[in-house]
Amino acid sequence: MMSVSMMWPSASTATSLPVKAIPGSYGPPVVGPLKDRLDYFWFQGTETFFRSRMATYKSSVFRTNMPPTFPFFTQVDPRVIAVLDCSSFSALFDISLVDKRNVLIGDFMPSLKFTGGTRVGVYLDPTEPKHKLVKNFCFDILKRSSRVWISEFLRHSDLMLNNFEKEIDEKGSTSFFIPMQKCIFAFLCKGIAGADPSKSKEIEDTGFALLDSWLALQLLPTVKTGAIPQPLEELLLHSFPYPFFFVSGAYRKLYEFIEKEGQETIELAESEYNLGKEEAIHNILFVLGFNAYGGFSIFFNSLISTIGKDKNGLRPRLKSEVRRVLLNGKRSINFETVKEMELVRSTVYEVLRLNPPVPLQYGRARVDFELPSHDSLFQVSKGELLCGYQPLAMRDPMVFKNPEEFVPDRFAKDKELLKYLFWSNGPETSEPTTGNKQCAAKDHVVWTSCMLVAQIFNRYDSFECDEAGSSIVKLEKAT
Ligand code: HEM
Repeated sequence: MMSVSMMWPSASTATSLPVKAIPGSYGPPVVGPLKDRLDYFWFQGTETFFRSRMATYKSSVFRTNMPPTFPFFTQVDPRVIAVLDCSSFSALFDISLVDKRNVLIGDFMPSLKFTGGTRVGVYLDPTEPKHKLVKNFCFDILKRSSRVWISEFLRHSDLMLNNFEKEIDEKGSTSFFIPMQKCIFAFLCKGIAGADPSKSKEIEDTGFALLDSWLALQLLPTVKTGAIPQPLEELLLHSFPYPFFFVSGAYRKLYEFIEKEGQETIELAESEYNLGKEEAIHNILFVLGFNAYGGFSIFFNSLISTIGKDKNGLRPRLKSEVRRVLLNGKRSINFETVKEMELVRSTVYEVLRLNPPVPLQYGRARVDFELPSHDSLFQVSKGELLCGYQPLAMRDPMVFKNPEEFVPDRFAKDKELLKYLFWSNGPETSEPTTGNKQCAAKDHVVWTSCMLVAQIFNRYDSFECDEAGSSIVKLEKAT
């Protein structure tokens, strides 16, 4: 029996907490998982699903089922222990307690065909020797590409903003999601794979959409799309895994593009990290397409719309900080200059807190252990699957004051809170290593997001989104 060494409550106080049975139930076979699935996607929606059970059981730790389930996911065990406060959530970062093998999106794992038969790094546990090779390869890519990363980001975000201006001039507003995805795809191809998308007209024009379809097919059983009426979504999108076959052509095109244009990066993987050519390309594509492109697509969307919709005077404050640090255009935007922008950085952290781009994290108990929430200890047995829902853990009222409120300077005022910011699958104060599963690009994500904010306020005196947060309605050039 082991006990979690936690930051909250401290290890010494945790041992004095009462040990309780984990509340909640999985219900009868088939019916219980199906009911929970329908609640999750349809009758309640994700947030109410977790909140209502937390209220019913008066506990931030409880048992429930998670989709996908019945009828064609017979190999998937939907039973999990939900962990929804900062304390119990932290157990997911303790690799001595949880095994991260194949649990990226729960007990369900998309077919290996989506990655050419390779179990890519994100599905590997740190105890597997290959995890170390792949993660070090990723660190190396990021280190080598840091200058290109910045220049490519600035070049493509400039192009994107030019297009926004044109469209607003012509139509009065511009919906930004697709152009933003194109920008993210283009700069990541160079930044991660060293591959120039402009070398292939087809990839340049449609590469981002090829990735979208490949991502969607893997994730469909676990996410609500809202694209079709819910009864149909339950029948057609959540009842069976989609075969790779539908996107094999798209994936092949991306594979061939990386094989041809990303040769230097592939050679690095082969010579320094002992990876075979094929597994190198599948790993590069996964990091590029799933981790980086997927993560930024979600996060930049939240960032632009949150700032663009703000009604509490945030934008003028951001603008004045950006202009002050950049000495009104005499200094350029890069990782060093954005590090000096406290409010920009705190705003990025706060948007990450309220909208963690990867909302669910899983880990399978390696051993029996006692899991502490703020007020109790729970006995977890080896083999049970913990499921952390970040949006609730990041609004833990025992840690964050006014947890539901968007407070842009929250982290500038209280830097201690950074140890409870978990978007990267670890505290913001920890570093990703080969011994943990924290996002390899933790700092790159924060600095790149700060660069986006700096770009906007360096270029524009005024910037505004519509109420829905999906379109930009105002961009007035800096005078
Ligand atoms: C906004 C963008 C991003 C977000 C929100 C994000 C988030 C995450 C999260 C939550 C995990 C842990 C997944 C789990 O095991 O449960 C993760 C892992 C990982 N991320 Fe990121 N990520 C982002 C961008 C990137 C980028 C740009 C790269 C690389 C260039 C990257 C590389 C990785 C890798 C390699 C792992 C696996 C770490 C391991 O196996 O130890 N991520 N990321």
